[in-house]
Amino acid sequence: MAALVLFGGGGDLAMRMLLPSLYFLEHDGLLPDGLKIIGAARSEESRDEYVSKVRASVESKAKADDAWSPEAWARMEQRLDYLAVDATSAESLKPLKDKVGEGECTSFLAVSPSLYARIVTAMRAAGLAEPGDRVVLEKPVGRDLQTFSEIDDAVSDAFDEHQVFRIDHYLGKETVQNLIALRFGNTIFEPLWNNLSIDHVQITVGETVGVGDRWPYYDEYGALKDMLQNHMLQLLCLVAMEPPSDLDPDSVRNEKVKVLRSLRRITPEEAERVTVRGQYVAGKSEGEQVPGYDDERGLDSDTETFVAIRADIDNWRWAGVPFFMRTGKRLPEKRTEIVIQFKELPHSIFDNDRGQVTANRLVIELQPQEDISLSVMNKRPGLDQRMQLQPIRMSLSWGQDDKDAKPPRRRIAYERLLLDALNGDSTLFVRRDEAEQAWKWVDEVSQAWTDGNVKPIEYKAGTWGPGEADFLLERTGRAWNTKNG
Ligand SMILES: NC(=O)C1=CN([C@@H]2O[C@H](COP(=O)(O)OP(=O)(O)OC[C@H]3O[C@@H](n4cnc5c(N)ncnc54)[C@H](OP(=O)(O)O)[C@@H]3O)[C@@H](O)[C@H]2O)C=CC1
Ligand SMILES: O=C1O[C@H](COP(=O)(O)O)[C@@H](O)[C@H](O)[C@H]1O
Repeated sequence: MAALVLFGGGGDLAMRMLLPSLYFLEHDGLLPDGLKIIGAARSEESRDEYVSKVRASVESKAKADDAWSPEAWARMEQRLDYLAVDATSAESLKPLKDKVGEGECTSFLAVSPSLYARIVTAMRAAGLAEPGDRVVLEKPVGRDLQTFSEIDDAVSDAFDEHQVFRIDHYLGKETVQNLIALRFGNTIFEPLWNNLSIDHVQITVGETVGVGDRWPYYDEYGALKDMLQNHMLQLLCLVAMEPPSDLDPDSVRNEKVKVLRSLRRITPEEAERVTVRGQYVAGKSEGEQVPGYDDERGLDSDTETFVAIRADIDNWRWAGVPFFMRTGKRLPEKRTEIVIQFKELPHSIFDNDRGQVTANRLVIELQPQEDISLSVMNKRPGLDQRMQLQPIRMSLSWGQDDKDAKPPRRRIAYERLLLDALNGDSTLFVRRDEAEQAWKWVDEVSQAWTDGNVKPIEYKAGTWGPGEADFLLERTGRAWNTKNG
């Protein structure tokens, strides 16, 4: 019988994301038969206590999504177990190995990354890193290439690469996978997907939340390492990669690594021109007055809560096509999108008084809505003597045929990822060399900031970051996409 061990099974990630995801999979009949789910953390508590904590968390989430089923919960409850362990000690893990038994074991490390190296070493000694076993690692693995490598060396002493599943939860988002379908399941986009037709690409991950009491973690990372090193570079890779020969995990990941290797280095001389660091100060967010980052932190800090970067990919397909990325806390909207901006018409046959002709734009929206839309120019209906033009937005989203149908439940990204990890499919997980390349590029940016003494520029909470982020595009004759295109 197979087992899924959740180290840190009582923590925030497990209770808010992992266990509800497992419930939803159970609800939909997707969990493998006989799979045991074992929470493992140091707190001394009984199985019953653990199960009732899990139920409280799962039930409220499932009810909010109209997916609570006592039968599904009864099946999930049967699978659940708990054991108090110190996961860094092989001795302490032996009873866990007995509970797991001889079946395949997938261990999810939902604990502080500072424990990863010690935990995998203890797992190996306790027999929890056998050839059929797997380990799932949450981000952030390390703070830079060196610390990443130190942790990952310990991981690779215990597990072969095909047994290691490094999570980037953005890869579990439905629209991110849909991007793969859009690019490689259609013939019409690929001939245009290059520097002949595309002017530039924008990737925005805007959040309205502040850092709040997460600052002890955040202050060590900042927006560059918390968001850009992983989620945003993964999105960039999926937009920019060459078509893989198949959907085999290594075929996809080989292509992503090639993109990361082609990213132009950002030197200290370039840093001020192609990057913007920002930090929010007090302002209004979603109608409420909110404190600045330094006020939350209680001390002055040089950590950026906003970053905007122009990245260039030095290969044949993308030569001359800048990729602009921006992310930040306390921005005006929770909005995650990828914008593919096509080039202007080479020559317009329409005078300006017929309506402004705007270049085509493909917007892949991940949050708050999931949607893919293409803006195209269209004739305004009517009998005007002089034909008038207008841009229209064509939605390419799934499930839109029947407008009255209830949209499918929006899945938690971890549902897809947990299922794939249990099935041993690592396509949507990050391979070691991908993470290394991403760290290498980001480390250089970070070093360039240090060498060039580039400090965060203040921006008011509730705004789109420092004005310099707008200037990053404006000086190239471009502008960030706004909500309504
Ligand atoms: N929370 C979130 O939304 C997200 C979290 N993450 C990552 O997930 C990981 C966990 O985060 P989060 O859930 O927030 O953290 P928490 O602090 O809420 O939970 C950590 C868990 O680890 C357990 N733990 C600590 N030491 C040990 C040990 N030696 N042996 C066994 N269990 C131990 C703790 O329980 P006890 O004290 O009982 O041992 C607790 O259950 C981190 O890597 C974080 O960066 C990533 C993305 C989002
Ligand atoms: O990994 C992280 O992601 C969240 C944003 O995730 P999303 O799915 O809500 O877009 C971010 O808030 C957090 O700082 C970061 O660690």
